[in-house]
Amino acid sequence: MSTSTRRILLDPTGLTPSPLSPPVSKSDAQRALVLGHLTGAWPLPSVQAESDEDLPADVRVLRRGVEALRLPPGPVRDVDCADGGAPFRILATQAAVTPGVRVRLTGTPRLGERPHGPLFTSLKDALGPAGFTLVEGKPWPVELTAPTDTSRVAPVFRVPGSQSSQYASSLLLGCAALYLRERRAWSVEIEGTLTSAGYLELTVAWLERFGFELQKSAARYTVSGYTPPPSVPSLPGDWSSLGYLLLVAWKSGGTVERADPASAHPDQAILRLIEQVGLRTVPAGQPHTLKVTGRPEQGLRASGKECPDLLPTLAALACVLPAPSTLTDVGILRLKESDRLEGIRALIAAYGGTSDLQGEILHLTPPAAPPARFEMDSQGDHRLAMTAATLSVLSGAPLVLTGPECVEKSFPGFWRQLQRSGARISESP
Ligand SMILES: O=C(O)C1=C[C@@H](OP(=O)(O)O)[C@@H](O)[C@H](O)C1
Ligand SMILES: C=C(OP(=O)(O)O)C(=O)O
Repeated sequence: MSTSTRRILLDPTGLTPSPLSPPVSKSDAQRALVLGHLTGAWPLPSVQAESDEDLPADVRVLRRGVEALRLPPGPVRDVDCADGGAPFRILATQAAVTPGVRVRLTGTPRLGERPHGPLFTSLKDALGPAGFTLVEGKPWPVELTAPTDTSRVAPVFRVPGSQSSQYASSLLLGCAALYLRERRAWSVEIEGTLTSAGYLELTVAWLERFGFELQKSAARYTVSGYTPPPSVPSLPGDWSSLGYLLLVAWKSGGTVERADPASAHPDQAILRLIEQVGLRTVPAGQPHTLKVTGRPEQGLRASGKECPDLLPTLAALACVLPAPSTLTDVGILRLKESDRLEGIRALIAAYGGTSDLQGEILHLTPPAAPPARFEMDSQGDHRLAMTAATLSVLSGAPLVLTGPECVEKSFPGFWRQLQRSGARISESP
């Protein structure tokens, strides 16, 4: 069950063509905030330029965490990471490499349940000999004490690649901090196959934009140089959020702004996947503005290794396609803000479709006709809430959704964008 009991009714009839706009990308903004902090670009102009009501909650969490780390030396600093996996993991490493600080991190029960052990072990193995300590509550708080001098430990973090790419991304951002302080190369060594690899590449892209030099060999990423860039990079719109909006725009005949093709975000894969089913994305006049046309001709196939956060959105699309679809490498979805694999299956069932899980492969079969209406509990998971709403728009079937507020995490303006496209939203008893 969602922790929220608020219920809304989404009536998707009466859509009108409107321009739709995603928020800033939380994954990009988190990386840019850390690098702005490390390189002297603080406050980060491109985050300051966003309106506060549209700023994803996870970006606010990361910003608060960095502000706590920037305070003059003193007592232990408390940072509430709420539901943010990437903010929590990124801040844990940044705390560990900020000389002499003591930080107490807390979060939601669900965040406490998600796997963090490999990151903690990696930090302890590398920095423990210099005096780093990390004490876990049950699960909160997580209290970290950073060493004052790391210059004599071996400059390498070792971490498994399974479960989350965020461990490696967090450690690589830690390498940037350590490089700047010690002027010696620091590395992350990834053991085994890396999941969600595109997000580590996103981290690399941001390090390079901020002027860091990186060396990559096999599974070793090394930060080995830094030259200040000519200007502070700006932030793109969020491709995960664009996934929902492109599908809504297809139905409403509207357009979608801020679709920056230069973004390194893995969820830009939505463009290829939309084309794969037979739809077309076409430029809509203004720069970085698209519309979606055509009729779907077939099912889709997508992998959780490439674009884990798109799989819920794609499951919604799969429900209105003329043939079955396949999602592969779906196990990672169990480790997100909810058990998203179960959430996707619950949504498909609520909509009248069927899903069949064979190991890491989920086969989805749409129903012969949409239901008269359907119900869903977001489980407090922003992507399940936005996916259910997208399916309502795609199918024309009204939705009763429990727990709509969780969209704040990545897309606070989501419900306003849906209203813009003509969907009606009311409280439901
Ligand atoms: O690094 C990041 O910003 C993210 C990495 C991915 O997580 P995993 O690497 O845990 O799959 C993704 O699902 C998450 O939304 C954001
Ligand atoms: C999994 C997600 O985020 P995080 O891991 O940062 O909580 C997400 O936004 O889908």
